[in-house]
Amino acid sequence: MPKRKDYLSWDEYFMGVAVLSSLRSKDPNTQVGACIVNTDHKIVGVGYNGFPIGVDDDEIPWEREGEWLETKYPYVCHAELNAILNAISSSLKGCTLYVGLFPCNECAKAIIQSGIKEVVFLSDKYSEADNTKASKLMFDKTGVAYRQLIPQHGSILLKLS
Ligand SMILES: O=c1ccn([C@H]2C[C@H](O)[C@@H](COP(=O)(O)O)O2)c(=O)[nH]1
Ligand SMILES: [Zn+2]
Repeated sequence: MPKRKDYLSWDEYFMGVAVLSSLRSKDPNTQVGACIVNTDHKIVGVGYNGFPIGVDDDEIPWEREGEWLETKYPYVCHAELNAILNAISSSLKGCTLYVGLFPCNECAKAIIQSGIKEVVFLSDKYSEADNTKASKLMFDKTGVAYRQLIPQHGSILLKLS
């Protein structure tokens, strides 16, 4: 029998894991998932955007606007940071991060400091925001490569039963 031709590429597989992880997010507006992969193509960390452990999802609002302290922004832990903190490996040197949304400047700092060398992203919907511009500046200055994934498969069907 000939081998399957329609199998997922590494990029689509790891981005698929990131997107699957994003489905755990309770953010009603933007769900972000992240997947960190080492140079042996092994997944070493995953995460999604959510409130910190112990911060009650039902007590903090997912608002975008209003008094800062009454929005989600001061509390939500970003997908990339969660993936880094969840990593099973003590060193992420040389790893690649797959993420659904281009990282903000705070995540960019954590990515750089952890030794991740490449960022593969899907959406750059906040490309005009200053924090995204700051991320790109820091990545450029520190040699972290970044590229947008244009997937071959627009959707991946997961049958759970
Ligand atoms: O680098 C990033 C930037 C943002 N996020 C999360 C944080 C929030 O939960 C959403 C963004 O919400 P908007 O309503 O689109 O402002 O995305 C992240 O995980 N990583
Ligand atoms: Zn971030």
